[in-house]
Amino acid sequence: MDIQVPALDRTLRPLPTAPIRIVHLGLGAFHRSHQAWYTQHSPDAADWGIAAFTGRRPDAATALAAQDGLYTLIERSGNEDTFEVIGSIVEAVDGADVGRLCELVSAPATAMVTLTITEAAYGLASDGTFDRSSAGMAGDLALLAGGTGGTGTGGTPTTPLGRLVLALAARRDAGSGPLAVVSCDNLSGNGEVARRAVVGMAEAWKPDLAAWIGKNVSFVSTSVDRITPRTTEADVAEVEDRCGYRDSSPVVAEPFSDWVLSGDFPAGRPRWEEAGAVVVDDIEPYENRKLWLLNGAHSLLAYAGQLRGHTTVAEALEDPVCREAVEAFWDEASAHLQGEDLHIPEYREALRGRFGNRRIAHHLSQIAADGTTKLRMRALPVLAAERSRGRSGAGSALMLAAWIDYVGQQDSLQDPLATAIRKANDSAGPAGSARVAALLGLVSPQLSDDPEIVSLVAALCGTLATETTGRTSTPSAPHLIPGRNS
Ligand SMILES: NC(=O)c1ccc[n+]([C@@H]2O[C@H](COP(=O)([O-])OP(=O)(O)OC[C@H]3O[C@@H](n4cnc5c(N)ncnc54)[C@H](O)[C@@H]3O)[C@@H](O)[C@H]2O)c1
Ligand SMILES: O=P(O)(O)OC[C@@H](O)[C@@H](O)[C@H](O)[C@H](O)CO
Repeated sequence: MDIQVPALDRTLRPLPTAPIRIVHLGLGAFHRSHQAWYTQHSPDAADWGIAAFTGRRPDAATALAAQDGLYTLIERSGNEDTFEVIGSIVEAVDGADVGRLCELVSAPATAMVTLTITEAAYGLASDGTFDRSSAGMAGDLALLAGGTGGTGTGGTPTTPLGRLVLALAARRDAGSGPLAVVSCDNLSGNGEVARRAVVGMAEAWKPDLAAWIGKNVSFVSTSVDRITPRTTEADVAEVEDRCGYRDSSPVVAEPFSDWVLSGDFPAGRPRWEEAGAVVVDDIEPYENRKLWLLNGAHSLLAYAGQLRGHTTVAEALEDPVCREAVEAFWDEASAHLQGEDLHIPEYREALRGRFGNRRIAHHLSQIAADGTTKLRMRALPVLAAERSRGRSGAGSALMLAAWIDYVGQQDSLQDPLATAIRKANDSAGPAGSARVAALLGLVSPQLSDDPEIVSLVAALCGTLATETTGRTSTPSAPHLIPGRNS
């Protein structure tokens, strides 16, 4: 006989419903394991409710709204799971409801807008500037120019940036004063990137709005860290079994968590530092450590690992070829991470343990998405730094070579430049350096304009491939990492 378990909501778990003071764009897994967790664990949590908007689809908002915003955080270590109900999201909204977004952003009580909208959503050109002519941005600018504002009828923008700019216009019109925009995406200088994107959109639409944003909106930079894979059906079943209630939307994360912030909050913020966040003046060293060592290694494993037949980060790390490639990349990156309080050897050791957690099924295919944007921040800075010291940068170049081999094998790709990748793949033949140069140019002209880099990457292409028998080949170490720190 089936035993009916109750559904999770605020009747079953009467957590306080805090007043909305934070608006979030990008209601995905990571926001729920990270910023919502820090907010719940702040001593003033009762004053800080979050209204979170989805990006592309309403599904996550519909599911969460049915649970009054509550969900279970499954903290998954190497040997056990623990469970906590998070209640800081008090309203979950379909991102297409731009009218509600404008209403909330223009409310005087709202102190900040936080973002986890993915790297690709910031409209970055290959030189790191904001590209207002990219498809999404140009479309939204046309909608803003001809639109009807936040009424929900035709003309409302479809990208998170376009929606945010419209909502900021509503805040200005309401006279509700300054607020902070806090990017929590894995981008270097994410505050500055967000500023360029928001001001760039506003300038192209209404220059006076851009001027208002310049005076009233603070763009906070953050370095965010907590490995958060996609939730599976097995996770949903586990919560029902272990917690005795039904939760359609649990989220899984590792026990480790880190949040470094730098910038002003003119309308206030929760006391996140009392929940473990760190506020600094100079975020760059922390950001580089995280983006290069963690995310760089993730991207390397994503491409190298899949080429070698692996599915998850932990599986790939057990392959000596992948492991050695990661260590070689880390050696290169570490040479450019200075500062005693960065504790690089300890950080690397901790990463080996975090990546090796086999109970976290972090899929390489998820990490592999949007490669052109991510490699620009994960491979390029280390490669450039190595070459400026007269070394080859082969450890970072291997990440680019693995990406090139990977995109050559894929029928469909998630990348803002997917069409251009397909063209570069098709037009220039599979193995030649012309194809390598064309693909590198999509990551950055800085790479394709340097013939030495093109030949280095071309020479590394193919070195990680798996034999067609399904068994992995084991290239020798010198073959894998020519010129390592030489
Ligand atoms: N998952 C992690 O471990 C992790 C850790 C640190 C930082 N992050 C950052 O958070 C971001 C989101 O990660 P997640 O795990 O929550 O992903 P997710 O897929 O669970 O959620 C992403 C959210 O953003 C929306 N979105 C995605 N692309 C968009 C686009 N181009 N335009 C508009 N909306 C878009 C989605 O609809 C969804 O609401 C990452 O891209 C990364 O920058 C993630
Ligand atoms: O989330 P993305 O797509 O930026 O990158 C994939 C992973 O590298 C990333 O999610 C890490 O797991 C995360 O940054 C750990 O804090």
